[in-house]
Formats: sequence, C-alpha cells, structure tokens
Amino acid sequence: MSSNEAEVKAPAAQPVDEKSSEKAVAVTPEDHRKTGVSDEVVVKFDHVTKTYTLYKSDKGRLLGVFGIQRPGSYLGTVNANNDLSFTIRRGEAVAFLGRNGAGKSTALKMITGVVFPTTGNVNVGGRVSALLELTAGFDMNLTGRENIGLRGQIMGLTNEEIAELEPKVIDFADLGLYIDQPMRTYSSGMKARLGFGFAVSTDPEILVVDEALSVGDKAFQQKCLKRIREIMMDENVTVLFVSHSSNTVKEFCSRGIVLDHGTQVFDGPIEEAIEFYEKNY
Ligand SMILES: Nc1ncnc2c1ncn2[C@@H]1O[C@H](COP(=O)(O)OP(=O)(O)OP(=O)(O)O)[C@@H](O)[C@H]1O
Repeated sequence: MSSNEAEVKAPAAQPVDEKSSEKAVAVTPEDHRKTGVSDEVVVKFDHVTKTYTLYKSDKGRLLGVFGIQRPGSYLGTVNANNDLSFTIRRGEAVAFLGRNGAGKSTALKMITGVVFPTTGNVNVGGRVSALLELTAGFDMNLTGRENIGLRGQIMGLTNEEIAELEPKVIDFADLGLYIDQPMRTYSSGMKARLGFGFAVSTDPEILVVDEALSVGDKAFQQKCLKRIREIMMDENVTVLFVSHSSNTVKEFCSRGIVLDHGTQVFDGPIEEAIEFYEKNY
C-alpha cells in the first residue's frame, strides 16, 4: 500500500488487547500515544531511492568514489530505500517496521541528514535530534563539557543557549567528575550517556529514535524511556521510531510504515501495521 494522505492522521486510542499487551510494561500503550496532530508536514519523502554500490575491498570503494571502477572490484548495487514517498505531520509518532536490512535506518539517516538520496527529494522542516549514532561527532580528545559546547556551536546555538543547555546535559548524563575528563577515557556506555543527554536536552522538534533505548545500564535505560515519554507528551514534537519490539512501538506510535527490501509495503494505523508485519514476515 502506498502512502495515503487521508490515512496518516493518528487514529483514536484503541482498547488494550489483554493478550497482546505486555504484562512487563507498567503503562498501557494509550498513555504515551499522541492524538493531536497538526496539518503541517514536517517530513516529506518524494520518490526517494538510496543506492549503495558494493565493492570487494576498501581500495575499490575509495577508487569508486572518484568514479574509477577497477576490474573485479565492483560487486553490484543495493537499493537500501527504493522509491519511498510519504509525508509525516507535526506531532505524529511513526514507527518504521521491517526485517534486518529492510532500509529503516537508511530512511532515518536521510531525515537526520547524514545520508543523502541517490534520486528523489527528502524535505525536513524542524530541528532534528537523533538517538541514532549517539557518539558520532564527539571529539574524543575534548572533555565531555567541551564537547557539549562544540556540538552546540555546530548546531548554531548562541553562547547563552549553550550555557543554558550545558547543565541539563550534564545532569542527564550523570557522569560525575568524568564530565571534565577527555572523552577517550570514557567507557562506551558513558559516551552514549552523554550523547543521549545531549539529544534529549535540546528541545527537539523531530526526535528520531533507532533502538538507542538499549543504551547504558538498566537504570539509565529507564531514565531514557522516561525522558522520551516526556518529550512525546509535547504534541508539537514529531517522533520517528525504529524498534523490533512490537510492544514498545505500540506504546509510543500511532502509525506504522512497513519496509521490505527498501520498498514501502504498508502505511497505516499502528495496530494494522504490526498485524501486517507479523503476518507477512
Ligand atoms: N554504507 C553502506 N554501504 C553499503 N550497503 C549499505 C550501507 N548502509 C546500509 N547498507 C545496506 O542497505 C540495506 C538497508 O540497510 P539499513 O541499515 O537501512 O536496514 P535496517 O532496516 O535499518 O536494518 P536493521 O534492522 O538490521 O538495523 C542493507 O542491505 C544494508 O546492508
């Protein structure tokens, strides 16, 4: 099914199905789903295809960047996203579903601007905060505190805005004295805590979450989920979510887009999307 403008409105909250709702989750799905959706389109994919070229070796890949194809080094191409067209409105919470390699992360990376379409257009209106590659963009030789300033500058924040942001990130990341140590001395969990703290403290307009919930230890995961729920309560925030857990997806999202080998095969209310996915994959 292709994207249908009439179908993207968030459906009314559904009664909880006793069998399918997990007992382990302390809250019902309805608690965090968004119902208020504006008409303003914040993400638009217009016939977007992302093609990757596969090479036998890094050397072949490097030469390929310069348009030189060495005999035998070119293996073929893969369409990570294939002719995707959909719109997402301000305030929607949309889950991307699909098997490993279906193209979910590629679509989200195009929204965050780290990957560009091979053909087609991606338009994004709003400040994007991504819980994708949490540690990307940090300079390991700088301290955590210095990295907050650096990222703030890259985002185009003023000195006052950075000064306001810094204590929020530090408080969330909870790194103690390590906040003033070079990041190369951090454990991977500590780096991720700083990345997560930064992403959720910048008042995102579009929050992109890709399985990042597995960051850190259990207590920190709970803290992350709590913060994501708080952000989601703001009806102006749009949330794009990738998770392999139907229950998490149901808790947070009202709409689901199912991808299969880069192609969009379903777009509609989350229960129907999950049912379609579970029946067909
Ligand atoms: N940089 C790259 N170079 C080559 N192929 C890539 C690259 N990035 C992704 N791909 C390929 O594109 C396809 C889609 O990958 P993507 O990571 O978007 O899938 P996914 O649905 O997020 O998968 P998962 O659930 O495993 O995270 C896969 O076949 C993957 O191997």
